[in-house]
Amino acid sequence: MKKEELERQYSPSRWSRRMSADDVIKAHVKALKEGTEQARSVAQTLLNVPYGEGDGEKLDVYIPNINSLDVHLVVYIHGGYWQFLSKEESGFMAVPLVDKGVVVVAVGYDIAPKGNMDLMVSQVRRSIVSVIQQYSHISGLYLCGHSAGAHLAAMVLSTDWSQYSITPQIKGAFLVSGIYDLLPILSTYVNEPLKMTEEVAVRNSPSKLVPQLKLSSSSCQIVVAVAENDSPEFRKQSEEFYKVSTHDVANTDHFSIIEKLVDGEYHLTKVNMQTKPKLLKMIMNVSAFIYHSPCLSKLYEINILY
Ligand SMILES: N[C@@H](CC(=O)c1ccccc1NC=O)C(=O)O
Repeated sequence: MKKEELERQYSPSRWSRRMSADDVIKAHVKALKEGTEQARSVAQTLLNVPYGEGDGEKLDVYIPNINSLDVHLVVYIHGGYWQFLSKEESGFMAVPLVDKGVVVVAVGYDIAPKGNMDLMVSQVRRSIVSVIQQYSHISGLYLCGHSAGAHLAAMVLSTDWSQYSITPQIKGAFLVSGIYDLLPILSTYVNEPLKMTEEVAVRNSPSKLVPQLKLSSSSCQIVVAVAENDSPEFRKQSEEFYKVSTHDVANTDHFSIIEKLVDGEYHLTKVNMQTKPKLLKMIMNVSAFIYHSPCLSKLYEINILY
């Protein structure tokens, strides 16, 4: 593929059918900011909790007002091509979740040019270890990532934990519009601030780490979702990562796919919170929602235990 076409394929904003490229990014950032403000007003928060020594190694915790013995926790890893966005606008997911008694953690990491790919992957891995150490009483840990955040979440699932102090048990992961093979972006504008070499791209590509993923995350339920109006390259990234495809619904793009997922009115009201494990149910309900919804398009669902 020519460089120009490859760059178009890896420009999600140019594939939205709702608005122009510039407008869809502006609207996306606005939706994330407003959602995060709302989350901070409805939940108790612990902001800027360190999970490491570095300045950027901090996370925000959104805590439900209701007390429960059976607490589930979702870690959200934001997207933005490893060079945009931050945890400051990544608490939006907490709006419907804290309402159901679920703790939400928005992880910060050092985006490029400050951070590089190896550092970002190491940071999100360490953030998970830290969350488990601080919240040892939780009954289930779940991961959700969008875009570059889905890549980072997939790297967490593919970790050889023998080099860490603990082995996290992640019950479920929801990977939305992710990139799982970094090689195609090496020659594009996306790599300008990242400055990845081929070697760096290979060792940080979940598509090259599937054996480790199977070893480390055999009991994790993984749901991979991609927007109908993601580019063919983005859709291929999801398809090839799991080689399992289901069917098409309609009407999302790279940005609305995650914006709509946090709308509690849509799916989380249907959650039967009496059933355990709560969040696994919830993630399954979200996937059921995607499956039937006119909003989301294509869902790939696998359980790597199979
Ligand atoms: N150049 C990219 C920019 C992009 O993807 C993006 C920009 C700002 C905030 C988030 C983004 N992407 C995913 O979360 C695009 O064309 O969409």
